[in-house]
Amino acid sequence: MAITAAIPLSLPSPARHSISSSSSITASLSSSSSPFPASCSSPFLLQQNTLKSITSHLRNPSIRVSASSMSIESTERVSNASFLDRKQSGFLHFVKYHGLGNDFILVDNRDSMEPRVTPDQAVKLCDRNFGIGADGVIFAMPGINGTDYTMRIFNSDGSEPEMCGNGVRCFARFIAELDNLHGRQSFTIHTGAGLIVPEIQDDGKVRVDMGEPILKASDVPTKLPANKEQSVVKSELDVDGIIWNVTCVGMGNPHCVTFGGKGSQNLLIDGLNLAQIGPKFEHHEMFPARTNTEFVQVFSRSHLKMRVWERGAGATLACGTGACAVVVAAVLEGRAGRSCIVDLPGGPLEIEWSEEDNHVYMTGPAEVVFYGLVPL
Ligand SMILES: N[C@@H](CCC[C@H](N)C(=O)O)C(=O)O
Repeated sequence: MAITAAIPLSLPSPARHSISSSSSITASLSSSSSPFPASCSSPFLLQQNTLKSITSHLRNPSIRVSASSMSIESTERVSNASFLDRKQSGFLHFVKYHGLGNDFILVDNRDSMEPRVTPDQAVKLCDRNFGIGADGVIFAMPGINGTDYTMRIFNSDGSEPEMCGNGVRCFARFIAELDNLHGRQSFTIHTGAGLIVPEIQDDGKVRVDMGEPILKASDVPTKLPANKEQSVVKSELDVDGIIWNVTCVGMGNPHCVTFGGKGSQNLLIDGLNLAQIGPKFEHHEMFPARTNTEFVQVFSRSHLKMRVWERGAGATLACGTGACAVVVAAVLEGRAGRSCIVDLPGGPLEIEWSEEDNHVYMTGPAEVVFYGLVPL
C-alpha cells in the first residue's frame, strides 16, 4: 500500500492558488503492510514529522530528498499538472480541508453523479487511527437544476446528511482550486438542503447564504409537540429523567438547541460530558431522523458559545449548520439579537439571521490541511 501527501507549507489563498505553482511538497511513502511509514500513524503526523526536515531545503525550488522509505520532490519536478489531475486507478486523490477543526476529505467527483467512495469506504477513510481521519467525506459533483455544482457528504459513520455548513466553506475553497472561476468568487451549489451560495471573500474567509431556517416541527423533523406556529421553542425534553428546554431548528439537517435544563439559569458547557449525553439526544425517540445537538452558553446578546454533538460524527470541533441553528434558537427564545459571534471549540463563526430575507448567513474560515493519495 502507498500513500502520498503533498504538504502546503504556506496556506494558499483560494482563487489565486494553483497547486503546481505553490511551495507545496509531495512526499511518496511505501510500506508493504501499512499506508503510512512506521513512525507515522496518519498523514497528518507525516506532515508534522517531516515538516522540520524539509523546511530547511525550501529555498531551493528543485529540491529532491531521497531515503529508503521516502522521496520528497518539489511539485515543479513532479508534474506540471494539478495533483488532482493525476488519476491512478485503485487510488483516490483527495484534499483534506478543515473549517475550524471540523475536517473533511474532499473528492473531485465532477465527472459523475455517482460518489467515488461508498459509505463503508467513507467510514474507513474517516477513521483517525486506521485511515486518513476526518469528520466526513465530501464530493464535488456536477450541478443539477441549473446550479454550478452539487455537494454530497457522508458522515464519519457512513450516513448521508442533507447539508454541512463548514463543509460548504471547504467545498468553496476546493472548487476555487479545481476550476477556473474566471475571477468569480461566488457560485451556486445544489445540496440536500436546496440551493446554497458561498462567496469567497478577499480575506480568504467564506460567507455562505445558508437559506431560510426550517421551524415547522414535522419538517425539522421532531415529534415534540409544536406550538400554535407549528414550531418547537423552549419545549421540555426528557432525556433519561433530566428535563432540558430545547428549540428545534432545521438548516436542511435537524438541530436540537438547548440553553439548559428546566429552571437552570445559564448552562456552563465546559463541564458537560458530551460523549455520555450526546448520543441520548441523537437517538431520542422525539427525533425520527436522529438529531445534531447544540449546548449553548450565553455571554451577551451578540456573543454565544456552543459545543456540539453531531449526528453521525459525535463531538466535533465545529458545526456550521449548528451555529446557524443556535442563533435562530437564541433569537426565538429572546436570548440574543440576529447578529452573533458563536464560539466553538475550534474557533469563532459570524452568524447573521437576516430580517430582510429570512436567510441565515455564516462567515468563517476554511483551510487546506494536505493533499493525499490513498488506495481504495
Ligand atoms: N459539521 C457539519 C454538519 C455535518 C452533518 C451532520 N453531522 C448531520 O448529520 O446533520 C456542519 O458544519 O454543518
